[in-house]
Amino acid sequence: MGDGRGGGGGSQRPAWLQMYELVGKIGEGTYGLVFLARTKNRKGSIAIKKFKQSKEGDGVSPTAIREIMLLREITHENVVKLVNVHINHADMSLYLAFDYAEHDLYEIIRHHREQLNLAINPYTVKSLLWQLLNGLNYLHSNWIIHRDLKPSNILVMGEGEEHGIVKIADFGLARIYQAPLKPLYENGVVVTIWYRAPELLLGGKHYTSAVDMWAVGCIFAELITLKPLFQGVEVKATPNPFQFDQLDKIFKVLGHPTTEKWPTLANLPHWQTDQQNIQGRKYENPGLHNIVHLNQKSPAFDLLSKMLEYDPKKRITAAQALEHEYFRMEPLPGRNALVVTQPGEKIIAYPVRPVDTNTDFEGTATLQPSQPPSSGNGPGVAGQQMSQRGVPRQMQSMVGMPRVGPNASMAAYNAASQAGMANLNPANLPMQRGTGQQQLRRKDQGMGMQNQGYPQQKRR
Ligand SMILES: Nc1ncnc2c1ncn2[C@@H]1O[C@H](COP(=O)(O)OP(=O)(O)OP(=O)(O)O)[C@@H](O)[C@H]1O
Repeated sequence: MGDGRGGGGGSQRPAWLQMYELVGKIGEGTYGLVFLARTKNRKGSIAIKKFKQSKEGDGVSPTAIREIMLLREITHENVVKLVNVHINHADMSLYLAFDYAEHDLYEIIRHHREQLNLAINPYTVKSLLWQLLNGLNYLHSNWIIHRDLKPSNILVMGEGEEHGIVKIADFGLARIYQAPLKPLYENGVVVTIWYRAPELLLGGKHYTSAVDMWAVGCIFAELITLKPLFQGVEVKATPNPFQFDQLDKIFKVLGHPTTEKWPTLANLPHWQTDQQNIQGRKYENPGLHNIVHLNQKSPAFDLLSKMLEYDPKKRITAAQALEHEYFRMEPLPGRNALVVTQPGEKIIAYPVRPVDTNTDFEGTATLQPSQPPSSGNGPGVAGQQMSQRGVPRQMQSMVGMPRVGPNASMAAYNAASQAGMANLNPANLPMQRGTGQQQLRRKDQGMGMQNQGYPQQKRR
């Protein structure tokens, strides 16, 4: 954690920040801005998330600091690493530095839908999903519920040793987001509710890790169809979780939930109070399989429907999902989700993140003129103007370049992800891809929970 005396920019930066050159802004979320910085030798990159404080806020609460310190202990190959933390006491802003990832599912899906007009290949879909579940299983095993899983915070590493590896971002931040951190409501930030579980939409207060599994189901469907599954009208950020339009979209696809199938439904506040809209309407059920165009008997459809189970108690868990038949049949998931698997298959060059090089930590001042594109593992930065979500961004300098990623073995991947497990035997793991040697690292010792409760992978 920084000493708290440094400013956000200039000479008063904390020591760790001085190791980096700020390149510019790469994103803006509900609670703050995300910046790209790179080490002075330009080899490594980090993403720095700056959270705003409300004017009336009296600083970052001890609870938030405790939460953040816990997040620093989280170490897993499929979870983005929090590498540093700094609180600037001058303006009570909070800086969190994470490993940088070049891609995210939002952009990957959008690239397929808008640029390629081509479905994501089944190997990539399966590998992305498996890794997402693997990271989520680790978080859930450590009692961390994400609560805001969506394609933009499921990151995928760009070229380099970790090419094509999924990293879950924004985990554990939900609790830090409470006052005094300031949501950017006034700035008109729009929040997506498309991945929000029905129990939350109906006002449930005691949510569980099942809310994340609902979001994974929505994301799985979107990876297949390239379209958000339940596209309710997005709302201006509001603390009220009840969104009728979103429920309406869900009921239209999955049919009306019933208290027979979901007994605790009757206890949910909005089920009780909004009888006219929520209980009263009749919904025809067009069937999920018609929307996602999957055979109802296929393992993929079976897994998807178990993720989109209305009753959170019956919804499949991440640990169970990892054991699902879908992951045991060809194509088997792999460590590099973006690698080509079939001879003759086209290598897809996903666009790199655009960087607004005119924005510094304060969000307004001008930085140095545009940066030259970097190479290797770093992001390609060509001084492009930032694009907003939903607005197609320009194809970047690296578009068209072939991707050559390590063709690492899945066994090594599993071992790396699950090192620390008793009786680990990569030979028992089913997913073998390629021949590349992967350095095994002890990855998930975080929070002193050395895989207690972490399921053993009983693989063929
Ligand atoms: N570690 C990272 N490396 C690279 N890009 C990142 C990283 N973390 C976040 N981003 C990107 O920064 C952008 C903003 O992220 P942020 O998490 O602030 O907002 P969001 O997820 O889009 O929305 P919200 O804050 O409402 O959840 C997104 O495009 C996200 O993919």
